[in-house]
Amino acid sequence: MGRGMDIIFIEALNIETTIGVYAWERQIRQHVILDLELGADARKVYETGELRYGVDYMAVSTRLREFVGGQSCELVETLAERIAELLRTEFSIGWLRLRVSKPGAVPGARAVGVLIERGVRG
Ligand SMILES: Nc1nc2c(c(=O)[nH]1)N=C([C@H](O)[C@@H](O)CO)CN2
Repeated sequence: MGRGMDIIFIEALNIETTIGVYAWERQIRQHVILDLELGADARKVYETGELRYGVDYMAVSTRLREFVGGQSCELVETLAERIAELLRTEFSIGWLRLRVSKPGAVPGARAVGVLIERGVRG
């Protein structure tokens, strides 16, 4: 039987950053929540049982905490695009789906944000 693509996921990664279009938002830190699905060819991982052949969700989370924490985007769309670019270049992720949520940004909504998909699903 052929193998489909596996997905490594990271759920509700909470990171503090500077984000927002309004003047008051440029002065404060706010939380964004990241939900990630990362395409992974896990054949070699299953063969060897070695993490170095796979997508290390701890390494990805640590790098994103550092990267997003240092960003100062106005739009959630901009932040999402930058994160996607980092994942593709630094972690060789061929396909990803990423949701960037901004909790409490809109009265009456639990969260708002953007969901993007990049790359080719293998
Ligand atoms: N499509 C978007 N709309 C809005 C954004 C955004 O990043 N993308 N941001 C804001 C404000 O920063 C808002 O979150 C402040 O509460 C408004 N609309």
